[in-house]
Amino acid sequence: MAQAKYILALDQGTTSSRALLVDTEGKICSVAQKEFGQIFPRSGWVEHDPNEIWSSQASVAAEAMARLNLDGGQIAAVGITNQRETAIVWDRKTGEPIHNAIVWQDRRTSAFCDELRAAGHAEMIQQKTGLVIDAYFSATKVRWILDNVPGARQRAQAGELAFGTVDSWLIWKLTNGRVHATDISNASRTLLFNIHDQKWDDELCKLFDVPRSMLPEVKSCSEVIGATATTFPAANVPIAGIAGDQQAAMFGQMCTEEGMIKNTYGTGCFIVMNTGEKAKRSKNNLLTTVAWKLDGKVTYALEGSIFIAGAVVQWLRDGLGCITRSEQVEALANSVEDNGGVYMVPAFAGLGAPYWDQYARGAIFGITRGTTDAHIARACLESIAFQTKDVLDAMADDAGIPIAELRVDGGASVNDRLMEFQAGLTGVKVVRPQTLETTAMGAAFFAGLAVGYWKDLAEIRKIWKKGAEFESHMAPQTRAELLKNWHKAVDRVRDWDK
Ligand SMILES: Nc1ncnc2c1ncn2[C@@H]1O[C@H](COP(=O)(O)OP(=O)(O)O)[C@@H](O)[C@H]1O
Ligand SMILES: O=P(O)(O)OC[C@H](O)CO
Repeated sequence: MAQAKYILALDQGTTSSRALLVDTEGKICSVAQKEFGQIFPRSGWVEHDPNEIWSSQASVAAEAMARLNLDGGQIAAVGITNQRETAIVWDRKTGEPIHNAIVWQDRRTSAFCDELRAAGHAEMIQQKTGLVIDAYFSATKVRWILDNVPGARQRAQAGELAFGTVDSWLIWKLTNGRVHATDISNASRTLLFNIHDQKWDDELCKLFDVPRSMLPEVKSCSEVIGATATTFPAANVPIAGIAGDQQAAMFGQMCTEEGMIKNTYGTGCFIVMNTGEKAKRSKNNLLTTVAWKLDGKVTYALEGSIFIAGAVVQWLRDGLGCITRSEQVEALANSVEDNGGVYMVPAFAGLGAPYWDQYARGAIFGITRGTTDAHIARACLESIAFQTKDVLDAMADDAGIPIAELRVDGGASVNDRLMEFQAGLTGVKVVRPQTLETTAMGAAFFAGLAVGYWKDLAEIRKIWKKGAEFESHMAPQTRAELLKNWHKAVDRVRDWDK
């Protein structure tokens, strides 16, 4: 039999499914990617077809393997990383979903979240889960499915239905229904999981009306949880790593020491700080979350989740039509000297950290007769850096120490001017690694460690390599002026849609 040579990383994101093959040196030897459908049944609602999530993920895995002409025998392990919070409910017998996946961006349960807050549950929920009450997390989405699909609640109570985040769904499909599991980093995003005693919580299950019997078994991020039982993409390969995509990116960035921070500039921005073995509570509306569990030890993190970041570029392209390809935003924004007094708050889906305002909506301020599409493009890009700055300030305050370095990745981090502006605005050194595939690398590392493909963390640390570094060159007065105007703009959009 051929020797196992690669780790297969499955990266199931919000807009596409990707599969990567990684070798022992950490080199990405093959990549395949497929976009899948975004379903918007009503304003503020976002769904995915779970069967399309699976078929796109399985087909890119097969494609990545076919490119190197591999069979399952040459895959040492599979690592899974995924869009988090997105909720799927399926029938245990048939394996068929009873509703589309309700995506993390979906706001349909906002009113119920208001009720929970008004009833005074916020403190207990934050204390147990580290999270705030928001439609973003899984629990209210599961409750909505059980309340709105005819007969679902009775079937759930009878033990006929299973709930899972996207990792669980993929594991279920890969193992042909043999394993119903998730990992602790994904569990910590559901609002149903106590991050301190590391168990599903009965009081929370009752509050959200989610029967305990629906929930998956919670595993660590790096252990063999089963083997693939489907021939597509390959049978009998150990599934050995699972982590939510932001936690995986943090591991892929090797933010393994307390105080280290990464920011992933994708559709949204997710800024996560390693807080070590302590579940640190935020005074500034950041989330306390599980980074990973490795070798029996839990590492915690503080997270600032920004819902709209690189998505502003997609909006310029698809909504306004002022560019045709994302990368054109750079030339357009750089064609003007500055933002010309234009500020854009991209609260398309409310505002996440540190504001948590589900009723905020997007707006552009400061438009004059001299404003062009270039100023608007520039304001859109700057909004990504402003939102990040707000979260970093909150994080520095929570940590009680100034932040020295920000490791960056994700699609929008290729934009040098944006990274320069980010460094200028924050005064923090921005460091971009050579490989931006940190999410998939994190999943590969977790899987590889579990099967001895890599010996230990020390071996993996050698794989991460710095690519570029951006220092602050912004005058303090310019910074203060920009931030003053940005915060004035944010104040104006608060509660807009209430
Ligand atoms: N040159 C660029 N400047 C700024 N943003 C960009 C650029 N190129 C791509 N993007 C943005 O990066 C995002 C894609 O990043 P990616 O990490 O693949 O996102 P996700 O994993 O959330 O789907 C898109 O929102 C896109 O608009
Ligand atoms: O799929 P991404 O990369 O946009 O990440 C989504 C996050 O996990 C949502 O919490």
